[in-house]
Amino acid sequence: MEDFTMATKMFYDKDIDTAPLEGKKIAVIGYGAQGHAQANNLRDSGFDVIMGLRPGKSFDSAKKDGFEVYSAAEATAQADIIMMETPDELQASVWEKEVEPNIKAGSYLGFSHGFNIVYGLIKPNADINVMIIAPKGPGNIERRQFVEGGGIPSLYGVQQDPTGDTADVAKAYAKGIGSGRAGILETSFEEETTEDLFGEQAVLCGGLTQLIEAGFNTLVEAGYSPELAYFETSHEMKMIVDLIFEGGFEKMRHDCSNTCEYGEMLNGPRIITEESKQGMRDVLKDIQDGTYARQWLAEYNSGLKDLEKKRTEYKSGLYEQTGKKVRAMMPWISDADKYSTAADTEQFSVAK
Ligand SMILES: NC(=O)C1=CN([C@@H]2O[C@H](COP(=O)(O)OP(=O)(O)OC[C@H]3O[C@@H](n4cnc5c(N)ncnc54)[C@H](OP(=O)(O)O)[C@@H]3O)[C@@H](O)[C@H]2O)C=CC1
Ligand SMILES: CC[C@](O)(C(C)=O)C(=O)O
Repeated sequence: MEDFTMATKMFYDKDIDTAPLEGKKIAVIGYGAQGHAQANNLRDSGFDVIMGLRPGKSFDSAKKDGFEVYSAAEATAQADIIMMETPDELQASVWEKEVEPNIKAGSYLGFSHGFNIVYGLIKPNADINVMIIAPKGPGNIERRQFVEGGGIPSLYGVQQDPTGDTADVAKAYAKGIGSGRAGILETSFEEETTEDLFGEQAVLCGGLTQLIEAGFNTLVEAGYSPELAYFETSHEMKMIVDLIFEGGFEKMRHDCSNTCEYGEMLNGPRIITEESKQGMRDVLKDIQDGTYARQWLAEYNSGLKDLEKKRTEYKSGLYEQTGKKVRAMMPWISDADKYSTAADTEQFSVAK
């Protein structure tokens, strides 16, 4: 076999000492997708975790899960490591009002995405260590895989290092959330922010949903039933992606028919054309030069009207409605996984 050496050094559990986290109190600010997964994984790994939350749903749920819960200000004042797990668009205000006035010199301020540092919305004092630990996957899967004995990869990086040991703390934290079981690699805030925004917009979420919906609509507009179109373009997508996840394109191609393999190689490039690739390059440029960050902050500051309109349009569209109907008939997917709101559970659940 050809000698293949990875360009980037990967760290695994065996390479990382968790001593830099021992004796330190970790305040996780936010108990949503990432805060919930990270706080629970760290606690199960034996670390001292407290929560910083505002009164409401997350506050109640963290209390129910047995955490000591404080306001973000109180948690910051007690902690050595403060992990910012509120939504990106709220972090600057939480920082300004609660974290910055209470953070001690020499503390470690952590992020799971570099948006606020890279675009200059949060500017910590030079006496604060600033690090990123960016899990490469959704929080609920991060927690699920950890409980099952697995883990999802993480990137780590350092922006400010007045105490000289921030990289060791960041790697130990990444191990604590389970990423040493899958791979931990070094990055910078700038690199993480760019590749993460690009991945979610061009490929993982933006590219994928457009691909699925365009395929669904093509079949429906040609007279095929929405249920058939949903199974073909969406339900089966998970199985194909699972094969790629486990064994690459090679396994997917091995497990699919030769008829499929010839057709996908012949006709796939008719779908992702030079024009689509130019679209990807344009998206990347908008992220790199700050255009997307300005668009997102303007949208947030004007009350999220455009986002809410798009959410409503997608939710009421034929694709989503068809998916909800057919998934309702699959009792082996739990209601908690199938429905994101109580209203949907009421409307679609057949298990009531
Ligand atoms: N979603 C994911 O899996 C991934 C996210 N990231 C990054 O992780 C970070 C967190 O995102 P995500 O987990 O999606 O966020 P969520 O929207 O899922 O959760 C946000 C949490 O912050 C809490 N919160 C909001 N405002 C405050 C406040 N003023 N004080 C205290 N807590 C507050 C919310 O509580 P409440 O119930 O009160 O609203 C909620 O618990 C972001 O930087 C994101 O880019 C990185 C990788 C993957
Ligand atoms: C793919 C979306 C993501 O980047 C993620 C789950 O990793 C996010 O920001 O939510």
